[in-house]
Amino acid sequence: METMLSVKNLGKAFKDKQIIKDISFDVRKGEIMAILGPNGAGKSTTIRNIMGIMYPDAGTIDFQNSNGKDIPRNKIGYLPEERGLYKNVNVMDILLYLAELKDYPLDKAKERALSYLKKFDLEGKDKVSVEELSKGMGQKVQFIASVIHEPELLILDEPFSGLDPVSQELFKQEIRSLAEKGTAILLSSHQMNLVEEMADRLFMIHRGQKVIYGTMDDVKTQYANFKCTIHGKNAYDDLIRILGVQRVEQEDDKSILYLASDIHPASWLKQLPEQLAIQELTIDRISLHEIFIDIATDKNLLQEAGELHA
Ligand SMILES: Nc1ncnc2c1ncn2[C@@H]1O[C@H](COP(=O)(O)OP(=O)(O)OP(=O)(O)O)[C@@H](O)[C@H]1O
Repeated sequence: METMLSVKNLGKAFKDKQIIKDISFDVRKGEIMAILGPNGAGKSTTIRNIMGIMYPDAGTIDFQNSNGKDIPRNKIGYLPEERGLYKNVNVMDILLYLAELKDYPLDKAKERALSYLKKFDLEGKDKVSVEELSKGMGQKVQFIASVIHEPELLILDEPFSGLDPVSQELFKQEIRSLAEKGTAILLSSHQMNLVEEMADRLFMIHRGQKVIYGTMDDVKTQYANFKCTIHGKNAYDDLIRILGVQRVEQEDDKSILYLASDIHPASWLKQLPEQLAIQELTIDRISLHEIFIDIATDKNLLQEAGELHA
């Protein structure tokens, strides 16, 4: 797949504090690439360096497709983490103004703006002043502003924050559909369930450095070990002694057994002690949410994690 953005060995310090170090990834045509990490990990700093809002101390950023052709700046869309539009201007005027800054034809921009407002349940709001919008409505308008000019590369910093579940779903579908039409999308998010559902690849950053980089499938296969949830009254000591169990969490009569990475569920089930109390038993892979918490709390340790087949 054609590369649209290539970040190599990016480094940035504020005063003496190294904020990001040796960050490298690319974003390809038609894919959703998610950048994840705990608060303060360095996601926005990475995005701001890409957008030229601040200059990196090290590394290179290329907006170039694989044929060496530069992607013009007016073909990039950006939704910053800081929300805010000019207050005393009406919605359509601001959208057309921003489209014009990108050299996008105004008649087409107007058509797209009306169609997006309708899609986002904001029909009739084109003539309303921005200050009259609720926070979520404002965010929808800002999202429209980032895509009105049909960008080839779209960078979304926390697009879902502050949105209700219905609006999150609308954004999710729209982002997915833009990727299907060929837009290269880089997004940062804390909503692991959404990322898990929509991202093709992900880059996880912790304390300014890469901990995971790969396709969602690879990440799951490599990091999402199985867990077995048992409903029934069982003693912790009996569970932790079972072969392949790395960690046990208990709450009332429910126990979650976290299994080692080399465990094959079918053979593991066969060797369970007969005296176990089992009302219900399920086996699943741990979710991206759990992988994220493990990393953020240093429970499981992926510091040695290398690059997957990105
Ligand atoms: N202009 C600045 N001057 C000094 N330190 C900064 C500046 N901007 C960010 N930092 C620091 O850089 C680190 C990374 O911040 P950044 O905003 O990139 O994190 P983030 O991963 O986007 O976090 P969040 O999920 O909370 O938005 C933090 O420790 C932050 O305090």
